[in-house]
Amino acid sequence: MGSAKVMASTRLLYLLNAKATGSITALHRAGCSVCFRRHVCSSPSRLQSCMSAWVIDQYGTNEVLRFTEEVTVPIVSSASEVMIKVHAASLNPLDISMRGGYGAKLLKLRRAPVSVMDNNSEFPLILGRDVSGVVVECGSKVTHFAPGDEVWAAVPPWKQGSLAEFVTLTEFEVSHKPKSLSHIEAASIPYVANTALSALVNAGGLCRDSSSNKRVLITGGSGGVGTFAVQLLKAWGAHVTVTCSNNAEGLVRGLGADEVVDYTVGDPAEQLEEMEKFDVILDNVGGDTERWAMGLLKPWSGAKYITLVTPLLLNTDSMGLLDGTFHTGFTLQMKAMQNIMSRGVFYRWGFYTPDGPALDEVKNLVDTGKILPVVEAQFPFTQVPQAFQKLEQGHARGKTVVRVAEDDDRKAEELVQNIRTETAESEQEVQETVKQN
Ligand SMILES: NC(=O)C1=CN([C@@H]2O[C@H](COP(=O)(O)OP(=O)(O)OC[C@H]3O[C@@H](n4cnc5c(N)ncnc54)[C@H](OP(=O)(O)O)[C@@H]3O)[C@@H](O)[C@H]2O)C=CC1
Repeated sequence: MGSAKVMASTRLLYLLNAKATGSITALHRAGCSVCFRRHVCSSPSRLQSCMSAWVIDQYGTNEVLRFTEEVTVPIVSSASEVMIKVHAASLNPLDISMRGGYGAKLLKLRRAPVSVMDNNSEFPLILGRDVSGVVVECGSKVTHFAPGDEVWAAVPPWKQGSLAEFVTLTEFEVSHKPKSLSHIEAASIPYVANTALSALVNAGGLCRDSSSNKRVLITGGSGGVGTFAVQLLKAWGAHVTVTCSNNAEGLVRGLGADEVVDYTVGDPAEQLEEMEKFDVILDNVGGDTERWAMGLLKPWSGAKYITLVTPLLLNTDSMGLLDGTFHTGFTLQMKAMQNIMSRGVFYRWGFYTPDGPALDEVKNLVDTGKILPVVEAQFPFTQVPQAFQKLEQGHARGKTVVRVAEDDDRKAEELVQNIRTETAESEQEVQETVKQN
């Protein structure tokens, strides 16, 4: 065997050992999955192995995305953290916005000091908010997870993302993956689920036991958040009306929507005004929708309008942290006051909130068939820029997923096959030599 093959087979042994024992040390020794070498990054305190990831070194368009094998592995650094080997990740509109610098000022405040480089820069920054994968290492106080567990999670935007071989999160942000889903399917759900749950429960006051007699309108029901929210609300027994394009009607009806309004034909507000008024509106579209949607709520009933399209991060980016936060808070208060005083309805903003236990509830709904993953497109890890391009075209019908670990798995399989072939050839050679002699 040549030296490259010896290294490759050694890596395979380490990988198998890592799989069997869950030891990150073995994984570190296995080294880079692409070239099988063990890269070593310089670090003031320790030598750390590196991993493959898609990073950005500056904000901009798709050209700023860069593949590298030299990102430091995000090792477990606190007792409550779990390190996850990423099998699949998915993209959200936030990834496109963050690639362009959206939220940079506010998010930087929340970034952990270890992820901010010496020059106080957030770069190289890893995007990707959803992960489905396998736990490889746990902090000493982690109680709910162990190495080898299959998990899913939504990575908060102030942490390094999931377009990488490994991601490290606190155990409170992680949940056991539904057994009925593949990693690719599972990666399509966590971020939109945490967002929809936070908006509908915290801002909308809905829950499993209080939704059965509620009329809910979801605008933009065909996208990532919408396709999840429709199914969640139907599982909770609500009556769900959705706005979407004509060619998405079949999709949202298939997910359980009771009534569908095609916003591309005529004025959606006029069509919705013909219907009974709503208890809750979840607005995934924003802009002009906000103007007409308030009038669709049941007046003086405590009905709630929640929009996910908020100006908070845009304002802090453009006006600075202090002015941006003040201006945003003032705008929200004014709108809330106007609506409660003139119509008796609540005006609220919804935000993604990291919440592992909330995903546990979603897991049960998935495993009982009440929520299905809606994967519109899949891309291999080598084609992350193409996945961003797809998302940027808009008109999402569910989620776009990136298969992160498959190359590693495929390479390991190829390696095993090569070693088997080589061993068989060597044995044959030996037998022939014995025969000849
Ligand atoms: N505040 C927060 O924490 C969060 C905010 N968000 C925001 O929520 C919004 C929705 O997110 P997500 O579902 O992931 O986005 P997607 O891009 O997945 O989906 C948007 C959907 O809306 C449809 N759409 C576009 N215009 C209209 C319209 N006028 N009426 C009805 N449907 C329309 C699109 O299809 P088509 O154009 O073909 O009709 C598409 O299916 C985004 O703006 C996102 O940034 C998301 C998560 C967290």
